[in-house]
Amino acid sequence: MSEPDRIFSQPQPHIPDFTFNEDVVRVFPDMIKRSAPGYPTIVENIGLLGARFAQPDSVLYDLGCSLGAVTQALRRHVKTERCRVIGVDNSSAMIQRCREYMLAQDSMYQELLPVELQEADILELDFQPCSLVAMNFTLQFIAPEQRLDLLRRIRQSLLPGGALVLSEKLCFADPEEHALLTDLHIDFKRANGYSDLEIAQKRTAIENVMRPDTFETHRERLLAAGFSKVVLWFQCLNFSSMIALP
Ligand SMILES: C[S@@+](CC[C@H](N)C(=O)[O-])C[C@H]1O[C@@H](n2cnc3c(N)ncnc32)[C@H](O)[C@@H]1O
Ligand SMILES: O=C(O)C(=O)C[C@]1(C(=O)O)C=C[C@@H](O)C=C1
Repeated sequence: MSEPDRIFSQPQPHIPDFTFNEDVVRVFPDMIKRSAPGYPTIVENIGLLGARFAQPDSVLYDLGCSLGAVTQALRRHVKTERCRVIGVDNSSAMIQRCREYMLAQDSMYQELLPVELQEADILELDFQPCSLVAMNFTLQFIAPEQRLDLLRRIRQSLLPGGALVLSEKLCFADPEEHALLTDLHIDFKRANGYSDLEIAQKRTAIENVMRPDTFETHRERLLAAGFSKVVLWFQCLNFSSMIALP
């Protein structure tokens, strides 16, 4: 089970860039629930979206699967024939622990979709024909100049009638809106037991590796990648999730 996240609780003279290493893996379920407003609702609903968009004989991708929260939701909710889930992450610590979580899920439930986990860079994947692609807070960690090409390749692999579900932390062009939602996100973290020191040190660790876009930037880029429609189906403070249709 997950330990409480105390990674940034002590003052650190030098704060290295955030990585998804073993220390983060140990606390990740606690960290993401206390840091990302709406995360449990988004994960559960991606299961329902999977059930709606899944097509027989196709793949459902969970890109940047971490410990497989979305993969587990898809395996539970999708009943479509001969579908399988492929979870991909380039952190070996994440994938190792994810394998253990999948075995635990297999022992608790029957009739789950088959799953395959790959330790790989999503920028180097050869995508198979797929009916659902979930990227739950992963694109924000991809270098901005590589995002369009990745989305193009996903678009080209999606079957007609499929969907991409893209969840992202947002920034906002309007400075007042940006400041308000950023402050409310800090309130959310504080209410979840993070100290001001933890919040400040996490921000320093993450600012060079996680670069959020505005919703407008996401929308324009998804359209440029060949998607025909972008629907914002969830937003809680500065955390959002979109459905992009081929
Ligand atoms: C915020 S976490 C995703 C959370 C997860 N999707 C969930 O719903 O619990 C981002 C994940 O993306 C992975 N990641 C970042 N860049 C990647 C890349 N180029 N290829 C594969 N995985 C990547 C990280 O290792 C990390 O596990
Ligand atoms: O924006 C922040 O402060 C966050 O902590 C966000 C965020 C994310 O959106 O992925 C960053 C890293 C952790 O994986 C959990 C949450």
